[in-house]
Amino acid sequence: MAAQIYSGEKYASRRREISANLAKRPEFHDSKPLPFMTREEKILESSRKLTLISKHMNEIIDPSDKRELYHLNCEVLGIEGNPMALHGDMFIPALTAQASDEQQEKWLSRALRREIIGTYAQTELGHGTNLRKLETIATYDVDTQEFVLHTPQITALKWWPGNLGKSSNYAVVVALMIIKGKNYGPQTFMVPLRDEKTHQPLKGITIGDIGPKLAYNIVDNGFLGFDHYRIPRTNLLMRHTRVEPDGTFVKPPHAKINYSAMVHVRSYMITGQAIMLAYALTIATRYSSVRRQGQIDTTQPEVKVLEYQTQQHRLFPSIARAYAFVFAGAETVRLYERVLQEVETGNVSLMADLHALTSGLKSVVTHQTAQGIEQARMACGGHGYSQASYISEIFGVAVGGCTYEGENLVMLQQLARYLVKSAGLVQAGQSSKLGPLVAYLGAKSDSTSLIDRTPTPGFAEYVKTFQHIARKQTLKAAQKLFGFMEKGDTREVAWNKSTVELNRASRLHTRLYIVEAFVRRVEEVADPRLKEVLTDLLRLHVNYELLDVAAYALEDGFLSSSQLDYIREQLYFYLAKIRPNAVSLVDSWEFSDRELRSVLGRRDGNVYENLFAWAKASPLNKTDVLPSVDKYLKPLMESARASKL
Ligand SMILES: CCCCCCCCCC/C=C\CCC/C=C/C(=O)SCCNC(=O)CCNC(=O)[C@H](O)C(C)(C)COP(=O)(O)OP(=O)(O)OC[C@H]1O[C@@H](n2cnc3c(N)ncnc32)[C@H](O)[C@@H]1OP(=O)(O)O
Ligand SMILES: Cc1cc2nc3c(=O)[nH]c(=O)nc-3n(C[C@H](O)[C@H](O)[C@H](O)COP(=O)(O)OP(=O)(O)OC[C@H]3O[C@@H](n4cnc5c(N)ncnc54)[C@H](O)[C@@H]3O)c2cc1C
Repeated sequence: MAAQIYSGEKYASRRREISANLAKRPEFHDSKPLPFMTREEKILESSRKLTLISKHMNEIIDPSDKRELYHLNCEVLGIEGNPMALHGDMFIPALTAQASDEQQEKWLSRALRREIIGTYAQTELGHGTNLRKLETIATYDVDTQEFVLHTPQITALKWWPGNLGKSSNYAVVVALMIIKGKNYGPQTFMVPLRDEKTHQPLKGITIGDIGPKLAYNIVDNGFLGFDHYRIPRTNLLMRHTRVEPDGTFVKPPHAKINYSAMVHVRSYMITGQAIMLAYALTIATRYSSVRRQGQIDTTQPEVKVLEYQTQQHRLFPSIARAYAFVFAGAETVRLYERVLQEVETGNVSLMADLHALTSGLKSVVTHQTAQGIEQARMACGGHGYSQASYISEIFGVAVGGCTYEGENLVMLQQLARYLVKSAGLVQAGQSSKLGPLVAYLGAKSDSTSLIDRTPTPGFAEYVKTFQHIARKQTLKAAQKLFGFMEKGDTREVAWNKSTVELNRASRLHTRLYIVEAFVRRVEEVADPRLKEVLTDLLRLHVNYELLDVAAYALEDGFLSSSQLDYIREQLYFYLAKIRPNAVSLVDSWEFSDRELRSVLGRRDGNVYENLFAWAKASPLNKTDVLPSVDKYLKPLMESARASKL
């Protein structure tokens, strides 16, 4: 099953080898539990381990393999980030996609050797979503052939970029490019921030950390201001865009080609989110198979809480989602790598499809992942609330994904633009022009679903039902938009009046895509035993997801209430059928205890002993009487007693 999750036996077994290798190297392990460390201690500890990784990487992984590097990072550094997180996640991808060959020779090679540390500085105090209104400006000075970077007011300060505050000495900075008074929109520049020897900020640079956050606190998200800071013309990233010495602007083959580092993260983060969801579910499912509380049959002993239908309903649909997300994530990574290659040859035709797909997936997956992790925390009762479970940290890191790389409700609108265009083609009788991701919009719907009406062993009837719902909502929302415009609203005003409905269409389209990705993968499985278990999980998934959106199919009679009853019964049937495999389904992700960092979710299942040892190790328990008690509480009690006398 691990080979299914990790897209092949080769990587699944490499993960095992890497974990086994690390198990023998205590210097790579956390020196104490992360929740017992201050932020400063965590950053120091993470930097120590990062240095070890850099030194010994070649002995443990193939450094050219992104997945092996990711696994090494998960095991050693963990999810709370590290001082070079953005270096790998965005700085290198930005240089790879946007720097010319000559620039790559100069900077990418140094970045890959870790001679320099970089980040991606785009968001500002005043603007993150609306990139066209960024306020940092890069004005071209023809005489010196330099760009002058400047922060004209406080809202123009770069704010949020990861590892900007303290760790990075370079950044790919996004600024509005002004040449001879003309605004050429957001462009990307390679900018030195700190002296390479002393690490002191360079003259003209104001820089620092933005302070503690909900989670992800090993990362020094930072602020950055420029005071008429000059960089050479050749620091504009020039793979696709160019500015000649005389200030002539050479347009890229696609207007949004500079957004590639964001698309990179959106494509990869689907897998990252699936893994974090699977972390929380591994912890909660293992714990639920140890925790005994209450009885189902009063003549029998107390049961494991995993026997309760409510507990199964709380956890198993999310287990199915984690599998669905990892399968969909593998597809987005393949598409991203393909688009990257095609763009190299000048073919930008798939950029819009990739952007639409990843915008929708990013939004739905992060939202459902956060929901699933929070349910996993609650499934652990009181112990879920303790940082010993580590679920609160996993939640904090994962939920950041709802915001970064484009706020979810904004990114759903990006997909909606694509859907509305497609609906326009359908309306104009040009369905043959629809791309493969939206071809279903042009198909004719049956009048009713055949779920429970016809014996179909596969998933075709479910897929058709999801397609019907997504099609109906897309066409309806587009119609609403067109209707407002026909009545005289500008497109922008009409758009704003339709966005709740448009975003619903985007979610339904994305949920359909996730179901289809799951079906595609299960159909490929050759081993009959694995196929059976995955088919059960997929059955659970389609029934759960369909119930969640059933209102759309009930309102036009596509599904009847008796069909809904059937879907419910199927859901309950598959909850019970999956129960014996539940622990194996989470164990199949093969997370080591080091990687999970959860006292509650350890493989040995010795929950109570482990919790007690953890509590005893708490720094508060080093002494029996705390200084705060000596200083305040004792005098308080003493004076209360004295006043009573
Ligand atoms: C190896 C195994 C697993 C690995 C797992 C790894 C996990 C990694 C996890 C990393 C974890 C933590 C890192 C966190 C780092 C966070 C970083 C950041 O947050 S960086 C900042 C991100 N900021 C944003 O995302 C801003 C969001 N805003 C935008 O993207 C834009 O402003 C947008 C798209 C909302 C609007 O842009 P704009 O105003 O320029 O465009 P329009 O709306 O007018 O659209 C015009 C037209 O262009 C199309 N378009 C837009 N973007 C793109 C694109 N990227 N590609 C292609 N086309 C694009 C848009 O759809 C319109 O098309 P049209 O045909 O006209 O409809
Ligand atoms: C953990 C984390 C890491 C980050 N790392 C980086 C980084 O490395 N580099 C970097 O540059 N940035 C980074 N960011 C910033 C991040 O990309 C932005 O915060 C994000 O894109 C959202 O933008 P915003 O903050 O401007 O939100 P806003 O746009 O201000 O959102 C506020 C509200 O307004 C709504 N809204 C905004 N515009 C519209 C619209 N057009 N239509 C409808 N509703 C709208 C949103 O839906 C939301 O509800 C990070 C953020 C976080 C949380």
